[in-house]
Amino acid sequence: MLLENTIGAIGELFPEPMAAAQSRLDSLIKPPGSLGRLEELAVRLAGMTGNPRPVINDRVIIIMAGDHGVVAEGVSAAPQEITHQQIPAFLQGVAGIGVLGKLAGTRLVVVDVGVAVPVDYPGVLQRKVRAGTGNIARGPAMTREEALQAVEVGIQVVRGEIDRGATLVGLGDMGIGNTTPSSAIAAALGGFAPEEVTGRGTLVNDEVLRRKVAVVTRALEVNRPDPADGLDVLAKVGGLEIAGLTGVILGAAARRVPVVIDGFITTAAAMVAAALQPRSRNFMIASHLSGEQGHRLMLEHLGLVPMLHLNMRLGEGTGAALAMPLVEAACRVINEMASFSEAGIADLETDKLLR
Ligand SMILES: O=C(O)c1ccc[n+]([C@@H]2O[C@H](COP(=O)([O-])O)[C@@H](O)[C@H]2O)c1
Ligand SMILES: Cc1cc2nc[nH]c2cc1C
Repeated sequence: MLLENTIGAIGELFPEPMAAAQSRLDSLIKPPGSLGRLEELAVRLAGMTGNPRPVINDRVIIIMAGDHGVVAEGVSAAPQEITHQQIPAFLQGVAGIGVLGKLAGTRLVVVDVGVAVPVDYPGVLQRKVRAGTGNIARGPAMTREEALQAVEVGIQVVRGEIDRGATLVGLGDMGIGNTTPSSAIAAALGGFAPEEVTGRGTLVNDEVLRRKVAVVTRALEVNRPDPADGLDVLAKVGGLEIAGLTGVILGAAARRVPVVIDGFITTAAAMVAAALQPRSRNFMIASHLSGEQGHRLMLEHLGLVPMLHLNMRLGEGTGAALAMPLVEAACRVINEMASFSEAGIADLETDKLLR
């Protein structure tokens, strides 16, 4: 029921606060639209939150961690232990997200939803649904019930964070091997050919890349995921952390809290969320274009335009962290800039404006 109720609670953007935000932006001391996509973002934030002057203060990045049976096919350059070994580094602030998250002024929440070994490091939220997925090249990643449970973990975690005051939620992932299921999800839900959406992940060589494409192709043949059923795709060719992230998106959208998508893996979760509830896209903000092959196609499929082009492909929520100050910037502009009349500055000549 939690998933069903959450999906049912996700609404459209509110048009009135969007119109009010647009007219406020047009009244500010600048040529119309001169703050470009920051202005578009401010208008969308008004539609999401219902506040014509949206405010972002407390922010959180939720990192979901899980392991993948498909690593047995030799699809990653990294050993599986790195999934759990990175977790203390996240919490000590010395991993990529530790450093960039601090810069962005965000809290980090690290959730074990499916790591292969016990993770008893202090500070980790223990929500393991199972210890790693099955090998998608040979069978389903998990049962439908397990996929549902992992999605509901995400919904519950994000609800807790919103209750604690979060006004902006970012997504992060950790899971050696997880670019392979993400490619399978992208192919299944986006109708893309496996080679269009399969890339080098942790930087695998040409031979491994060819094997990854073959593994993604085989995962789709063996499991036959139903593209009309997001939960079926998630259970058959997805991952536990991807399922948890799907829940975070849906849970945030249901509470009208904007969600900052990170890279390739979190965008696969976003595709599942959009398959389950297309209106969830209203609440998604694309932080960056990952260096991973196929990410552009996935974002286009979702109708999202990334803010940053830094050729990053680390995951962990690092792109989401970098974009958070830009989301705050959009709010600051609409709240703190003066209008022509407030500043006593001569207004523009409307008959000469290109409208
Ligand atoms: O976020 C991205 O765009 C991204 C692209 C490639 C790799 N990653 C990270 O690298 C790991 C997966 O890579 P791989 O090669 O093991 O599938 C996983 O922990 C991800 O967080 C992340
Ligand atoms: C070291 C390392 C850190 C990561 N963070 C996210 N994915 C990762 C993969 C590796 C290999």
